[in-house]
Amino acid sequence: MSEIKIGVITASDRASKGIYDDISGVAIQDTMKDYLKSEFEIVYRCIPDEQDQIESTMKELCDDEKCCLVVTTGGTGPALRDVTPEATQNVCQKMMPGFGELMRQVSLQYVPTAILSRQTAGIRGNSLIINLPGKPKSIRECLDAVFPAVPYCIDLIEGPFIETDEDVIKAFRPKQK
Ligand SMILES: Nc1ncnc2c1ncn2[C@@H]1O[C@H](COP(=O)(O)OP(=O)(O)OP(=O)(O)O)[C@@H](O)[C@H]1O
Ligand SMILES: Nc1nc2c(c(=O)[nH]1)N[C@H]1C(S)=C(S)[C@@H](COP(=O)(O)O)O[C@H]1N2
Repeated sequence: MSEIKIGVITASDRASKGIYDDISGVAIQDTMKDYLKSEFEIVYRCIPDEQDQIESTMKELCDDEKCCLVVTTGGTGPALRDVTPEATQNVCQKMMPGFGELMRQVSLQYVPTAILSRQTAGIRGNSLIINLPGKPKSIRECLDAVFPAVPYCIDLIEGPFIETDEDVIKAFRPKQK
């Protein structure tokens, strides 16, 4: 079993019912395979936009599965059933607003509707949770922007040491004194 576990949660009513294939959840997994040199294991869940279920799945992946990173897709917009940021806020002890700020800023290069995403990030215990929008193409657009800071964030919350493939994405770790 790998020491590094990464959780992927797709919050989508239609993907969870099988009305469409979950392209975004698969895109997160493919992006992790591209980025990481370290061995890792994916723990994947595809669930409806139900806040209780999103919260319990986040807790399961952080507390029981011990994922150091949980990446969600979907449910970040203004629609009535979009509740992923609320679920994230409810399960996290600390919010990390810089992630959402940067992802929205970068996303504006691609779509004027980037401001409609309330995507955020936070810390639950030794896990970092990051929200991404539902659109498949947003996955790489957002992760390319924030991932350089992810390995050091996981160091700081006493998670495993994550090595990236520097030809694909370069992790930034401030030099130790
Ligand atoms: N997980 C996904 N896999 C593939 N396509 C997706 C996914 N999530 C969203 N999309 C696409 O992006 C479009 C806009 O996303 P939207 O936020 O409306 O979907 P959603 O919230 O996942 O859907 P639902 O209303 O079923 O929960 C969708 O109509 C769909 O074409
Ligand atoms: N990078 C990026 N961010 C994006 C988008 C996108 O296509 N690319 N779509 C936007 C749109 S159209 C919406 S409605 C919001 C919320 O999407 P969600 O409800 O599927 O999470 O994300 C926004 N952020």
